Order: sequence, then C-alpha cells, then structure tokens
Amino acid sequence: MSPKLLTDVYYTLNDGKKVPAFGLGTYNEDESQHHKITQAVITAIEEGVRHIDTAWYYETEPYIGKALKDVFDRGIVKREDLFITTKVWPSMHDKVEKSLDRSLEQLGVDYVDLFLQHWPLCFESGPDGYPATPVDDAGEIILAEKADYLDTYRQMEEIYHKTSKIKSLGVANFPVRKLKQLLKTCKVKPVNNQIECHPEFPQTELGDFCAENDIIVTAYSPLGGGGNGAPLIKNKRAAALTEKYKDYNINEILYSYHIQSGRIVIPKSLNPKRIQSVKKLVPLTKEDIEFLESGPHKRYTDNPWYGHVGFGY
Ligand SMILES: NC(=O)C1=CN([C@@H]2O[C@H](COP(=O)(O)OP(=O)(O)OC[C@H]3O[C@@H](n4cnc5c(N)ncnc54)[C@H](O)[C@@H]3O)[C@@H](O)[C@H]2O)C=CC1
Ligand SMILES: O=C1O[C@H](CO)[C@@H](O)[C@@H]1O
Repeated sequence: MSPKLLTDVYYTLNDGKKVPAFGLGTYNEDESQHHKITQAVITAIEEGVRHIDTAWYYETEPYIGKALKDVFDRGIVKREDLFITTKVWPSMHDKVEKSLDRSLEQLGVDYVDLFLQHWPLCFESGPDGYPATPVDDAGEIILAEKADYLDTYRQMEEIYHKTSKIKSLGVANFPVRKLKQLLKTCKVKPVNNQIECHPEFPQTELGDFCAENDIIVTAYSPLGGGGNGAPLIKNKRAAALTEKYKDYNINEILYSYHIQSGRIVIPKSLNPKRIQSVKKLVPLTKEDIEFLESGPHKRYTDNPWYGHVGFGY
C-alpha cells in the first residue's frame, strides 16, 4: 500500500469550508529571490499542493499570480481546486478593502479562500500603507495610537458580508487575550489563527484555547524561519525519529508533527527539488509527538513590534 501523503489531508473549518492541511509558504525577506517563487508555486501545485499562503506584506503576490496563470492555462488545476490565503498588514489597518483588492489583482483571482488579520496591531503609515513597518529614530515601531485593532476585523467582516471576495475569515499572531476580545465583539467567528509553532515552540496553551473555540491553528515558520537558518532542521529529536522512520526525511517528520496534531502547516521552499522530495505523511504516534516537544522551548521569530502584541497571555 502506498503511504499517505501530506497533501491528502483536509480539515473542515468552523464555517463548513474545507482546507488542505499542507500548504506552501511564500514569505522571503530577500527580494532578489522573489522571482523564484513562480517556479516554486508551479512545482508545488504539480506535486499536489493545493494551499498557498501569502500576504500583502510579502510583496510576493505578483510572482504567485504568474504561477497561477500558468497552472490554470495548462489545465493542471482550476481555481476552485486551490486554497489561497492572504493577509492584511497593520499599516493597512484602516484600508482593508484596498489591501485585499491589491492582493486579488496581483494574484489574478476574484476571491481568496482565507483572509487573515496579520497582527492584532495598527501601524501609523502613509496612504498606501508604506512604510510597512514605520519606526522612529530609536527603531521603535510607530503605532497608530487612536486606532483599534478590532476595527480592522470589523472591516474584514463587512467585505465578507457585502462582496464575494472572501470565503473565510481568520487572524494571525493573536494571543489568547486578544482572541478573547475578538470573540466577544466579532460577528463572524475566525476560522483560523496562524502562529509560530514547531516542536521547540509548541504553543500548547494557545493551541488548546483555539481548539476549545473551534479555531484551527496554522503553524508558520515550522522550521523556525528561513531568515533564522531553519534551526529545526538540526533538532536532535526530529533527527532521532528519522532513524525510527527510515523511509521519511526530516522535513516530513517536522511537517507531519503538525498534521498528526490537527494543525495546518505552511513551510516555505524556493527549491523545486526539495518541494518534490517532501511528500509523505509520517505515521507519528502520540509518544513521538510528546518526545518531539520534550526539549527546551523558545520563540525563534522576532520583530520590532513584538513587545506590543501581548504574547504570553
Ligand atoms: N503570519 C505570520 O506572521 C507569518 C507567516 N509566515 C508564513 O509561514 C511560511 C513559512 O515560514 P518561514 O518563516 O518562511 O520559514 P520555514 O520555517 O518554513 O523555513 C523555510 C526555510 O527552511 C529552509 N529549509 C527547508 N528545508 C531545509 C533542509 N532540509 N535543510 C536546510 N534548510 C531547509 C528553506 O531554505 C527555507 O528558506 C512563510 O513563508 C509565510 O508564508 C511566516 C512568518 C510569519
Ligand atoms: O508573515 C510575516 O513574515 C515576517 C517574518 O517573520 C513577519 O514579519 C510577518 O509577520
């Protein structure tokens, strides 16, 4: 019997829509590499990946749009076969539809499957949302002091109700306290919270809160982040499991860890050979998952606005 694939697994969101558990991330801080995203997305879709994660902030949407045009023109997939996520950045907190419209235009699609509020924050910025990360002379992020992050979600709800541009709504980087505030005020419950998550930062408390509220977690930076040198690739426990599961590679172990725990996972790769080599869902046991999580825990990602998020609540 052939092994189950990472791309075989789908979940049902709290609004009844289906989401593929395995997606391709497309954030790359090195702009000179952005052109490689087109081939990465084409290869991923040819290999069966049906979920693509992007954001207004990433500036990668035009390259994804080129890939989508290619796979649609060649009849590899239809729009409805794909699950496309994009996000609204805090510098666009008061221009949500403008943000979404740019994403749709650059992606070359009429709707996104999932629209996320990227952070529970609002940045003070110019009319087009630039600078995207406004900082003062001391390097401190400039917040839009009078703005309320809950208003961003309200605008998302309005677009969701009045147009056909969004299938599902969600958030990213929301700690428990911010989620509780949102759940008190929202009319459309978020289906998803996208957060840093991997065996060295399992975020169990936040994950449990999301599960209690029927919000699926998406694990971002599942290798600890490309900009950080993908530290999870050197994780000793994951390496030990490649000895136990000899037919599987370490990427498959680290991505299956999420899918076997009920999370979506969206690793990034620009390397077509690697995309082709990461296929199989590892039949990890509960004990394997506990073993993976048993080491010291730390958050790998960092940004100038992290002090304002309220992580830890
Ligand atoms: N909502 C949010 O705030 C955030 C969302 N994301 C999303 O999550 C996606 C994935 O996270 P990332 O931070 O991009 O990184 P990641 O943790 O997926 O690591 C990707 C990097 O790992 C390297 N890699 C993969 N396999 C390797 C191997 N076997 N040996 C050595 N290196 C290997 C690749 O070169 C790549 O640059 C992003 O692209 C983005 O779509 C990421 C960060 C924040
Ligand atoms: O999605 C995102 O990616 C970058 C890098 O981690 C981060 O700033 C943003 O939330």
